[in-house]
Amino acid sequence: MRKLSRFLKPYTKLLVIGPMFKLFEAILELLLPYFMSKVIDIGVARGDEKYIITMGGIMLLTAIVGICCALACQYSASLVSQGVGTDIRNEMFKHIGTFSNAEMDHFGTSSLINRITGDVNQVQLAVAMLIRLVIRAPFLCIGGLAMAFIIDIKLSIIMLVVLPLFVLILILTMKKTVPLYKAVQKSIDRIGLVLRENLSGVRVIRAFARTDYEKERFANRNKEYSDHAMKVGRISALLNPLTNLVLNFAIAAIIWFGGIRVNKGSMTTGEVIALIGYVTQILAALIVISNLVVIFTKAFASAARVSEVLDTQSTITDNVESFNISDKNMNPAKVNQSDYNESRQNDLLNTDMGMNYDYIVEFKDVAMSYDKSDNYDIENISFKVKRGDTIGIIGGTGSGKSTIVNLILRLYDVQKGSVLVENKDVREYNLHELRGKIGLVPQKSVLFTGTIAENIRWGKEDATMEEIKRAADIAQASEFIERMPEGYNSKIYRGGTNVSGGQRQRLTIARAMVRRPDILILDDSFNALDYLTDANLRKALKLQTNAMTTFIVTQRASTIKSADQIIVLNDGEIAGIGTHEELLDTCEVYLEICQSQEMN
Ligand SMILES: Nc1ncnc2c1ncn2[C@@H]1O[C@H](COP(=O)(O)OP(=O)(O)OP(=O)(O)O)[C@@H](O)[C@H]1O
Repeated sequence: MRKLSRFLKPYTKLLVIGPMFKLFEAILELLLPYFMSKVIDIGVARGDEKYIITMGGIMLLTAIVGICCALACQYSASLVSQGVGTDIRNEMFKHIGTFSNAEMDHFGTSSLINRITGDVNQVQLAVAMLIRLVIRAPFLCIGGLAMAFIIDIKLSIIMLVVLPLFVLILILTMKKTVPLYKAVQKSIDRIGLVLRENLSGVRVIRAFARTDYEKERFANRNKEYSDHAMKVGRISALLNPLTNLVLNFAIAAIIWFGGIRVNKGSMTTGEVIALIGYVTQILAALIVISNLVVIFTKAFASAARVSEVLDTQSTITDNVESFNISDKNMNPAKVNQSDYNESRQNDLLNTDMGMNYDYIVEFKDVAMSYDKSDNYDIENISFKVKRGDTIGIIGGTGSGKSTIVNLILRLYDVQKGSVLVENKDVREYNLHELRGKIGLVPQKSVLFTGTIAENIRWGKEDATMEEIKRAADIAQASEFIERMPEGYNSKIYRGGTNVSGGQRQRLTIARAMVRRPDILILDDSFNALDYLTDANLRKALKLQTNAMTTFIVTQRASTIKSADQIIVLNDGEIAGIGTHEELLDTCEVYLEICQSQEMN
C-alpha cells in the first residue's frame, strides 16, 4: 500500500479537505444528543414551546449542515478514489505493455486481468474509506466518550465496562474472518480462471465432450468459494446479535442507573437520553472501525498484487539510444512513421552501397530456455539468411520452430549466442525499429473488434484503401471479403469468431502484408487453409514480394518444398539445413517427415 501512496499525491488537497468536512460533520453529530437533552430538560420540563421550536430549528440546521459536509466529503472521496483507481489502471496497462512474453507467461493473462480490475477496485474502495471514515469513526468514539463524561462521570463508567466487551467481540470475530476473507479472495481468482478458460474454450470443450468434466471443475471451485464465504457469513452473522445484545445491555444499564440518579436529583432525564445517544454512536462507530479493518486487510493484499505487477521490470530492455534518427532524445514510442521511413531509407541506402550487412538474419550458436534454466528448449542453433530468400522451418510439435521466430522478434532473449538482424544484435535495436521491419502472422490468429479494413490497417496505421486491397489480394482474402454484404466495412466481433478459421488466418496475413515488411514471418499460418489456397498464397507471395525475406514455419513439407533454404528442427536442435532435394539426401528427419506425408 505504501508503494502505491505515490498515486495519492496529485490529490493531496482533496485528501485533506474531504476528511475535514467529515470531521466537522462528526462534531455536529456529537452535538445533537446534547441539544436533545436541553430540549427535554428545559423545553419539555418547563413546557416552553418557544424554546422547543428554537432548539428544534437549531437541531434541524445542524443536521442540514452535517448532511452538506457529508456530501462534500463523499464528493471528494469519489473524486480521489476514482482518480486513483483510474491512474493505477492506466499505469498498470501501460506497464503491462512493456512486458516481454516471459513476464506475460509468469503472471498469466487471467491473473493480470484480475489484478487490473478486482484488486484495483479493492484499493479504490480503501481510498474512499480512508477519506470518509478513517478519521470520523475514531473521532466519534473518543468524542462520544468525552461528551458522556462531561454529562455524567458516574454513569459513564457503564461505558468503560461495555466498551472493552464490545471491542473483544469485534477482535475475536475479525481474528476468525480476516484470514477467511483472504481465502475468499483467492477462491474468486480461481473461479475467474476456470470461467475464463471455459468461456474462451467453449467450442473445444464441446467438441471433446468435456462439458461434464468442466462442469464438475467449476462446481468444485464454486463450492470452495461458497464454503469460505459461508464460514465468513456464519461468523459475521453472530456479530450483529452479539453487538446488539451489548448495546441493549448498555442502554438498559443507563436507563436503570440513570433512573436512580434522576430520582435522587443528581441527573436530568435529558442527560440520560443524551447518554443513550452517545453510547449508540460510539458502538456504531466501533462496528465501522471493525469493517474498516476488514476492508484495509483486503486492500493490503490487493495492493501487494498490484505493486508486484508495477515492480516487475521487463527482462527485455529497450535500446532507446540505437534508433537511427537525428533526435536521439526522442521517445521511441512516439517515433512517427516519416522519421521511421527516413531511418529505413538510410539503412537501405547503406545496404545498396554494400556497407551494411551480408545476411538479413543470422543465428549464432543460440540457446534458450523459457524458464531460464540450463535445460534449453532450443540449443546450438546457427544459420544465415540472405535478403529476399524464403526460409522454411519444419519439425515435429514442440521442436522449437515458434521459439526461433520469437527470438527474431525479440519476444524472448537468448541465453547463449546471438541473433542478428541486418548484422546487428537484436538486443542493440530499439524494439520499435526492430519490430517495424518485421510482419508477423502468429500461430493463433487474433483479430480485434472493428471492421475488416480497420483490422488490416493494424499493420500500417496510414494504409490507403488501395494498399489494404492489395494486401488482401496477396493474402487470398479479397474474394471472401468482397462477397460479404459490407465488404471491407464488415464488422469483426469478439476476436474474429464471426469469420471462419481460414478466413481469420488470411486476414492476419493481409494485416502483416500491408506494412510491406522486410521480414515476413508466417508461424504455422497456413494450417487452416485448404491446399489450393495454400498454393495460391505462396505463389502470390513469391510474385509480389521479391525483396521480402519470408520465414514459413510449418508442419507440412509441401508448403516449403520450393523454399530457398529449409531448416529442419528436431527436439530443439537443427537436424539439417538445405533445399528440399538436398535434405532428402542428407537429412533423415526430413525424409521421414516427407515420407509420413507421402511426398518426396
Ligand atoms: N511460453 C512458453 N513457456 C514455457 N515453455 C514453452 C513456451 N512456449 C514453448 N515452450 C516450450 O518450448 C519448446 C519449443 O516450443 P515451440 O513452441 O517453439 O515448438 P514448435 O515447434 O513451434 O511447436 P508447434 O509446432 O507445436 O507449435 C516446447 O518444449 C515447449 O513446451
